[in-house]
Amino acid sequence: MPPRRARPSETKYYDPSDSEDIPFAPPPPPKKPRKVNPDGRKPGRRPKVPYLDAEMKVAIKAVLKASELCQSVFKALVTEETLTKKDKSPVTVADFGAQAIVNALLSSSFPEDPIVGEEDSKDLHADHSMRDRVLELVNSVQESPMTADQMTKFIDLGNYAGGAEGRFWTLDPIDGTKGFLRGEQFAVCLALVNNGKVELGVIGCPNLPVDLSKPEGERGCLFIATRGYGAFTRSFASETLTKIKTTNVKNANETVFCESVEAGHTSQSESAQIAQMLHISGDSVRMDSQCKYGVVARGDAGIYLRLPVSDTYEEKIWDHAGGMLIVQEAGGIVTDIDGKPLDFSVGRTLKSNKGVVATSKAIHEEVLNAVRTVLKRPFPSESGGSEEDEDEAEDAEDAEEAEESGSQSV
Ligand SMILES: Nc1ncnc2c1ncn2[C@@H]1O[C@H](COP(=O)(O)O)[C@@H](O)[C@H]1OP(=O)(O)O
Ligand SMILES: [Mg+2]
Repeated sequence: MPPRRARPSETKYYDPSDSEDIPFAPPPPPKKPRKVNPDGRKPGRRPKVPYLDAEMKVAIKAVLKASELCQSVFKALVTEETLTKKDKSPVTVADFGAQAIVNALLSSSFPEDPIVGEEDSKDLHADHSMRDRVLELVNSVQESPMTADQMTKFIDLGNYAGGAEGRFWTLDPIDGTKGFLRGEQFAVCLALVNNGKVELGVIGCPNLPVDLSKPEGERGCLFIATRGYGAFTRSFASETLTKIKTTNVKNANETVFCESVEAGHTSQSESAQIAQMLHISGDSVRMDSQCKYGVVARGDAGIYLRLPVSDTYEEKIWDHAGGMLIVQEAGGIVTDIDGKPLDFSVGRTLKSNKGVVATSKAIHEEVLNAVRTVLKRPFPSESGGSEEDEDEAEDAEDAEEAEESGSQSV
């Protein structure tokens, strides 16, 4: 039945002075005009268009090609014999080859950008048979072949000193050489730093299972992040990007931690004490290379600890730049063992920092306090400093923006 229409005598005409029975809602105050930029975004926010899109595409292509080269070196050169003889030549060949490929691609797309790379070609000048093996491999994955001279020049583009000004790339052609030789985890790691801040990170992990719970399943993962726009993963085989987030556990004992396989790269005895203090019962996940940052970023583990084993070792920027950004953009926090942000503005090493504590956001303070206790580092009140400095606040704001900005296509 249609609703009954009010008869004229029933219709109430509203006069505010007339009766208290009739509810009167004052009109809302006029809205303040929202400040927006011409393209509609709030002031201070980055445009919701792909940021560093061209750089990201080139970085992905370079990392995939270099990963392909490393995989073919492994198949062709890593044998029982090289392993028993502890022959490092396969890794040398792959290291140089991967750096030549990445630098060639970067310099053709961004000729003005300097590169901080791990390798230089000195050793190749002294060993022509090694140089020719590298050249053959490089040309097997290159569209247009290069000469030996061109290849060594591309490798040496990686000798930039880094620093606080301007933009530069930083490259680790094979991070985790020991893992590479064992047929386990290694990574090709590329990042773009601008005025001391990491803006883009792309890490290729050829041996990392797409799903860690299915170690026999598909392998080969890329991790990609641009500052302020979130972190993503995709498999080597498919271009579909999936947004990744760190774990949302509230307590450290609800997650696992990962660390280096090599006891010479991190203090495994101290990490065991920290795990005990945090009531983490399971074994640590030991894995080589920046794959550890990827595993934390996608929530497989909640914690990555890198605890100094030597007073003099300075971490290298190419060992952390991409991974740090990927974890931050996935919602995590990355500091050194004193809670300081990693400082990429001081040259080729992280000389202002000691070690790394990378975790999901909610548990960072808990983990850091355990690290400080076990390693006997000063707590902020003792050192007089504040844990949250300006940089960290800015990074947190960027991560929030990433949360809002949703996905990005490549
Ligand atoms: N004493 C050390 N402390 C921390 N990291 C180190 C140390 N010596 C070498 N490394 C670096 O650790 C990285 C591998 O880390 P992981 O153990 O996580 O796979 C390599 O880049 C390696 O550098 P290098 O390539 O110069 O040997
Ligand atoms: Mg490395």
